[in-house]
Amino acid sequence: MRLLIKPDYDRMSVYAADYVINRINEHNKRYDRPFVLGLPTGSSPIGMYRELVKAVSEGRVSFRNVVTFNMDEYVGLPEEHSESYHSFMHRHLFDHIDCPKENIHILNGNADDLMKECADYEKAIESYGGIDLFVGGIGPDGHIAFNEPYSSFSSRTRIKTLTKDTRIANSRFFGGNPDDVPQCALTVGVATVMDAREVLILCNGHNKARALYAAVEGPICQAWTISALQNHPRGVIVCDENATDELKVSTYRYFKDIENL
Ligand SMILES: N[C@@H]1[C@@H](O)[C@H](O)[C@@H](COP(=O)(O)O)O[C@@H]1O
Repeated sequence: MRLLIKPDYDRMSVYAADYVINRINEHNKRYDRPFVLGLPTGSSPIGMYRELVKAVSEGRVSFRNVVTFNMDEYVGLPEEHSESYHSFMHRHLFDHIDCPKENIHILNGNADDLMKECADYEKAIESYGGIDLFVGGIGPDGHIAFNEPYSSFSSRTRIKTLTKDTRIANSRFFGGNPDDVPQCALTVGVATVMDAREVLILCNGHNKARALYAAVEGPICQAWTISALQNHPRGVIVCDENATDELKVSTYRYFKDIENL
């Protein structure tokens, strides 16, 4: 695992956007098939999306040959609701870039048959040959996508009941009342994320410090599903200084040193 420690949120966001841009551009030089990109929601990736939109407008990258798969979506929240992940993605990214509509995949949390929706999502990912780069965030309890604590590391796309912690954390988008946050979500599984050829996680702010500690220094355990990343051959976390507050000084220095080499 690589850990890149950036001074602040903005520099973390620029780094993440450049990472994605480089991967897309390198891929397009070598292959005709589309680049398959997994994408997150939440406040962590907003700065990265801002930078990606800027890069598209400046001609530094194009999403014409990119296929996207989002990580998750609430169950039962209308797509047009301002806090649905459909709305979020269009507001922050898709409405401002050149990604063909048919290349965008977001789980439908209002499908008649939710189990089929999840199974079809896995098949769609497979039909494109898997995900090249999965970008993600982490919940304060160390969840990746909506894989709450104790989700199986072999889990695939499915319905999850959200924990009280997550509903409290996400209530800031629902007028502050956790009861207004949907109870369930569709989410890619831990194994769906870990099957990606590369995983890039964004982690910022002091409230993520314990999750970052669990991701980097903690044991691999289902209580902190992000810890599965320790077994990934190409797992990268980019964080800001505030998120490092729970790391050992030696761990912090080690990752700083190798970055400077
Ligand atoms: N399902 C999403 C996760 O994918 C995201 O990583 C997490 C952190 O969100 P934020 O970046 O807002 O802290 O929130 C939600 O629970």
